[in-house]
Amino acid sequence: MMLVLEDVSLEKNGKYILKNINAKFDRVKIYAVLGSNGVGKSSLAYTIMGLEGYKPTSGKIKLNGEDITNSSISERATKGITLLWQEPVRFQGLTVKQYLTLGGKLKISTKDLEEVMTLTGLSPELYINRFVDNLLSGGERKRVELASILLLNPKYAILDEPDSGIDIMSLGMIEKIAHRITKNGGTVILITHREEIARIADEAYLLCNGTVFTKGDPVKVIHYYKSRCDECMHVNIPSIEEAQL
Ligand SMILES: Nc1ncnc2c1ncn2[C@@H]1O[C@H](COP(=O)(O)OP(=O)(O)OP(=O)(O)O)[C@@H](O)[C@H]1O
Repeated sequence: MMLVLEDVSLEKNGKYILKNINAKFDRVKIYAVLGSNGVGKSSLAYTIMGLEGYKPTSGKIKLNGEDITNSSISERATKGITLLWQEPVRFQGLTVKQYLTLGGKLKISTKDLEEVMTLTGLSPELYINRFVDNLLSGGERKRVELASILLLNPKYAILDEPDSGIDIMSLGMIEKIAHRITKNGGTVILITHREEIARIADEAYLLCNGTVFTKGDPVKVIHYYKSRCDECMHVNIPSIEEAQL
């Protein structure tokens, strides 16, 4: 059971956003996709999820051997791929409970619902009947989105900057969320520019200028990222030999 990217490139207006990305995401593992601003992390997430405008220009995406490169977002979602957006969407007219249970369609016990809400920092008492609308802050909506992903028990959860906009989203909380997903048989892909978050992963990919610059043990990848990428700004792209860990 795995999600594989084979030589995936994405070109926009004659510029490569992603170039020859090769990656393998095994089931029940935590991965980090690390990189500075603008290296293509979110674009990679959108490409895996199949968003409009993010169909690979070349290369293939395969899920358990099946080519899903041309599958729609909903087909991918049905197969268990989910994405936590960097900027959560605004929903009107639903309470947190209605939103998280898909209007009652998702059969979950109150205990599970409350457990997941607590895990994502939403006190059930305070939030269960609140409306998911403009009165919730960006950080609160993000927590609701995270809770909704957890309740779907995804096979692949791509979490794009799970901590952005959430000041008190502690590392411990992200770790617990990731482990709950793997405990239920899912794989987590953590998109981040924070080394502390990448440290949670079993394996890390470092992106630079739209390519996988290096991958492997998070500690080694983070070391490389810390020592070089902060100052990189993609002008001074290091040579491949330097990245040999
Ligand atoms: N739809 C698009 N059309 C044109 N350029 C795009 C598009 N999407 C992304 N880009 C460009 O691709 C590059 C990578 O963007 P992306 O958002 O994937 O980076 P990122 O690593 O997620 O950055 P950050 O950490 O700042 O969120 C940027 O230069 C961005 O402007």
